[in-house]
Amino acid sequence: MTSPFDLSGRVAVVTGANTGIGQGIALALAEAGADIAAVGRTPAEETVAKARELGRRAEMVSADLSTIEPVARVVDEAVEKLGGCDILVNNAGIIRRNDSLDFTEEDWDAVVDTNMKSVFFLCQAAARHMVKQGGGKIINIASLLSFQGGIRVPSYTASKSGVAGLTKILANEWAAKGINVNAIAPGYIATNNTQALRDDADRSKAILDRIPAGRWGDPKDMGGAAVFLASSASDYVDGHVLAVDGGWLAR
Ligand SMILES: NC(=O)C1=CN([C@@H]2O[C@H](COP(=O)(O)OP(=O)(O)OC[C@H]3O[C@@H](n4cnc5c(N)ncnc54)[C@H](O)[C@@H]3O)[C@@H](O)[C@H]2O)C=CC1
Ligand SMILES: O=C(O)C(=O)C[C@H](O)C(=O)CO
Repeated sequence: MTSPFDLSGRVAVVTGANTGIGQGIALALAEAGADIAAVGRTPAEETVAKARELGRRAEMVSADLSTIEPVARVVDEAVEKLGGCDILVNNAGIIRRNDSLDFTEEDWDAVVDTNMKSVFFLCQAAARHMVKQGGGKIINIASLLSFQGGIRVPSYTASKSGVAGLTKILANEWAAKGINVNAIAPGYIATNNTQALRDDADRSKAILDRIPAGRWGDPKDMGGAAVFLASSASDYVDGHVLAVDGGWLAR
């Protein structure tokens, strides 16, 4: 009997797949059987090579998602190169840290455009394809700051709260079309995104002290949730924001 977590024959489009959480998720999906379109402004050679070592088809799709200009092409190129778009993981994202009193319009626009505007329009482009093929799975990468305020990251918090809201409205609109839209809210994960926090001894200790699991997360920790939300095991899960945070929100 085939496992409900089996992704064989599905094509997963993963943005920001060259590093960090995007790479961790792309490789977990590949291990579960999916072929991978690794999307990003930075070439994802390592991710593509590792997915191929696992026996999957994997291709790079070059795109700078700070504007919505490339989103339709991203989905078209994935379909052209790999024959479909069954799973979309909206992972690419940035952060800018500054006090709200000093925050600039550029710091606002850069983060909100990449983390929220491009996410919406990529969901739209993928869903247009998924409607034609009879369904699909969309996973947006949210954050603990989809639920909490955070410190000195106003545009990031706004964007990630927006991602949680978008996940719910799109799930609401598209569930009847066979498209599940859900989100993963990673906790504090050791990647480039959090390097500045880990370089600050006081902040790093404060963060670690409130993680019940007693460690920073690893990109690989996101793999199980991603496979679940990409697979038929989650067919009745819609509009959910799943925290994978070592217990942070429970404290
Ligand atoms: N590290 C953490 O603790 C957490 C991270 N996240 C989110 O996870 C996602 C991945 O971040 P990390 O792996 O942590 O950091 P990272 O900095 O290693 O990865 C970010 C990825 O996004 C890509 N990217 C950024 N701007 C882009 C653009 N304009 N066009 C195309 N690709 C672009 C980068 O190339 C990279 O692949 C982000 O959305 C981030 O907000 C969410 C919660 C916690
Ligand atoms: O609070 C910060 O500063 C962060 O870097 C937040 C993390 O990126 C994050 O999203 C935690 O879930």
